[in-house]
Amino acid sequence: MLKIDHLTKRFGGLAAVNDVSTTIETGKINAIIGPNGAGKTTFFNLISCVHRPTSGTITFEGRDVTSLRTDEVARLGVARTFQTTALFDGATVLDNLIVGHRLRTHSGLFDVLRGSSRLREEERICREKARAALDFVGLSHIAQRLAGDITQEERKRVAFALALATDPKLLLLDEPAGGVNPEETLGLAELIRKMVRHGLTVCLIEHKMNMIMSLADKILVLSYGEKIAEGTPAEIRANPAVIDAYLGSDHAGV
Ligand SMILES: Nc1ncnc2c1ncn2[C@@H]1O[C@H](COP(=O)(O)OP(=O)(O)OP(=O)(O)O)[C@@H](O)[C@H]1O
Repeated sequence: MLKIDHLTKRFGGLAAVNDVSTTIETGKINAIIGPNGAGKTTFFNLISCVHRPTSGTITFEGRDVTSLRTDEVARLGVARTFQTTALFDGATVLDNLIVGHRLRTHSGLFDVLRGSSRLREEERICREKARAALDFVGLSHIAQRLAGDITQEERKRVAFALALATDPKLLLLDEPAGGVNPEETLGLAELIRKMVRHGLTVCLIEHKMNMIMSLADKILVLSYGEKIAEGTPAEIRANPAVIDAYLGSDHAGV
């Protein structure tokens, strides 16, 4: 689905991502792990075209997307969530989703001003998609609650719904279980599995090792911007370089 060839991103003298090649496989849960500052977020920013790489290429479904803009790659089917989800806290959960979806659709100012039929049709579609996404992530019961009043775990689900409403093929999740308790983490992991069962491909960054080891089909390990290992959870758990750089001997049996 996504092929990364010799990807490098330098910030001044620092190579945040250094000559990384990998693939993100269709219909799988792909995980990226590594210590703080390893380059995981930068890697996501490159894939979602927030940053241009210093060198290397990114190919999505056979097409070179290295130099596209974020909205262009989003339209091809790459969506992402962020470590923290910015919501309009004074608006309802449903309205946040409708606005989030509207920001990604096509009507220009002219359509808005003359209230065109295209705009009304888009509004209807946005509302429907927002409701469908809320239902999918299990939040229909809080559609009318103010976003400022929902829990951290519900915010994570809203972030998923915002990304899903754009009909992505590849979903990039940045710490999808950050700041939620162990029971909620299990619920979010189940939701990620459900997304894959419905045909999505997932790539996620996460520090919670238990979650990663039970969820991921494939793990890429970054350290100081470089790929130090790649493989199944069992392979990664047993890899001496990974234990050394990241897991530590305490985690070797996780
Ligand atoms: N826009 C930027 N300008 C300069 N340096 C940056 C920029 N973004 C990231 N870096 C640096 O690149 C390196 C990798 O950072 P990055 O945020 O990608 O790591 P990470 O693995 O996501 O870390 P964490 O787990 O803490 O989120 C760090 O040394 C960071 O300071």
